[in-house]
Amino acid sequence: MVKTAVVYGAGQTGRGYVTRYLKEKGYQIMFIEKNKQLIQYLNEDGGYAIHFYHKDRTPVLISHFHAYSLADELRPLLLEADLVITSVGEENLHEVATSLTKHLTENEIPQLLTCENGINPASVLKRSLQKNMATDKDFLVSQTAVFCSTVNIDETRLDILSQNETYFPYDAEGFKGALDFDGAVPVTDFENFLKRKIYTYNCLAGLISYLGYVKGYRIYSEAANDPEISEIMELLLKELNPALADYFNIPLEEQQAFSQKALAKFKDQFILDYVIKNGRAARRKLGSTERIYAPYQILRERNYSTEIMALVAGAALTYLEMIEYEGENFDPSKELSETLHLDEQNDFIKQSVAFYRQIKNEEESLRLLNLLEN
Ligand SMILES: NC(=O)C1=CN([C@@H]2O[C@H](COP(=O)(O)OP(=O)(O)OC[C@H]3O[C@@H](n4cnc5c(N)ncnc54)[C@H](O)[C@@H]3O)[C@@H](O)[C@H]2O)C=CC1
Ligand SMILES: O=P(O)(O)OC[C@H]1O[C@](O)(CO)[C@@H](O)[C@@H]1O
Repeated sequence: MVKTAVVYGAGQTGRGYVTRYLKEKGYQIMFIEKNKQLIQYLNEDGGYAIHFYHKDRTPVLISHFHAYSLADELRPLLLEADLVITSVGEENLHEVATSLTKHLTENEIPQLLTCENGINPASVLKRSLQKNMATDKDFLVSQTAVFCSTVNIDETRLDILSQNETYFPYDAEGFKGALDFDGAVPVTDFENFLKRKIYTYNCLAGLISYLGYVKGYRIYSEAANDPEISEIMELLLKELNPALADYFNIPLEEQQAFSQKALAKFKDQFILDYVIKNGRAARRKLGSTERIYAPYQILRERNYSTEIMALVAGAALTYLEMIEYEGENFDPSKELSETLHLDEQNDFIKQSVAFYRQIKNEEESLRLLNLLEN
């Protein structure tokens, strides 16, 4: 019998990453999307292609799907689903929970699988469902860690450019049975696994995107290859690698290899990606469990230098102000204090805001390395 998968979020990852695993296993694919134009394109075109950066794989053609809006009658579709996947951004998972709650009862919630960055997006979705349904039921919510970069091909309506990534780790504790995807690898203690990805790989990605943004870069790999940004990454890794090896209780060489792999990927000029895209949802990324503040704390607790992480936070505040607040009514101390639930006099906040002000004052003549003391 044909299995059905519902994908919340038909964006870059939902449309360009998740679906190729589903296609390989013959799933019937259904999208639930918020963006009306995307729904229209999906239903009018009925198909699109996923291309691969290094031309190392034949493009995958996805067709025979239908896209629904959140306002549609989704109950029959959700009741039939063998698997419901989300790829909407962790900050939007509560809306997915609201949609599921609207159409299903607690005993009808199917197997869920999040494809989001975050240290435990599955638990974010699960807690949201439990809150909505006023229950402590242990819903089946699994999660993956997405190591694959995927971008829209802007010259087309739906086509996608992606990495030929075939490794699909998933949270074994949130999954009933085994995930049937090619490349699926069950992992236990998934929060720890995701933390390591977020504090290494996404920490570097945050550094590249926010420092790249304040230096005026548009293309992500160009920012990653900027001599100053490269040097700052090397300086950071000298201390972050041993700090994370200690925090995760793993051999230093293993941690060094993990961060070098991320660095090599981010510097690969064939992997076309954008600074603005990688910086998005800056408020989420400035959060206490995320890629800037958590590594800052891990470094600080081990008496390593923390100023690079504060510099990245200062640059992220600049991004947040200009891109997400469009330059208006922005109070960086208040913003960080509310995001981190810390007093405005906290060291991290004072240091980050000082970097934010220096970045704004220096603008064109900005020399990042000159801002660092040590
Ligand atoms: N694009 C990439 O290279 C990578 C993305 N990710 C993760 O994948 C997730 C999605 O990211 P992208 O695909 O890049 O973003 P995207 O912005 O391209 O796609 C997200 C889609 O979700 C839709 N959406 C938002 N809220 C929704 C809701 N409540 N119901 C239905 N649809 C909703 C949006 O309209 C959008 O089309 C994020 O959690 C991100 O961290 C992780 C690693 C790589
Ligand atoms: O929503 P986020 O956290 O920026 O996640 C998307 C990004 O994650 C990455 O995998 C690495 O940071 C990028 O390739 C991608 O743009």
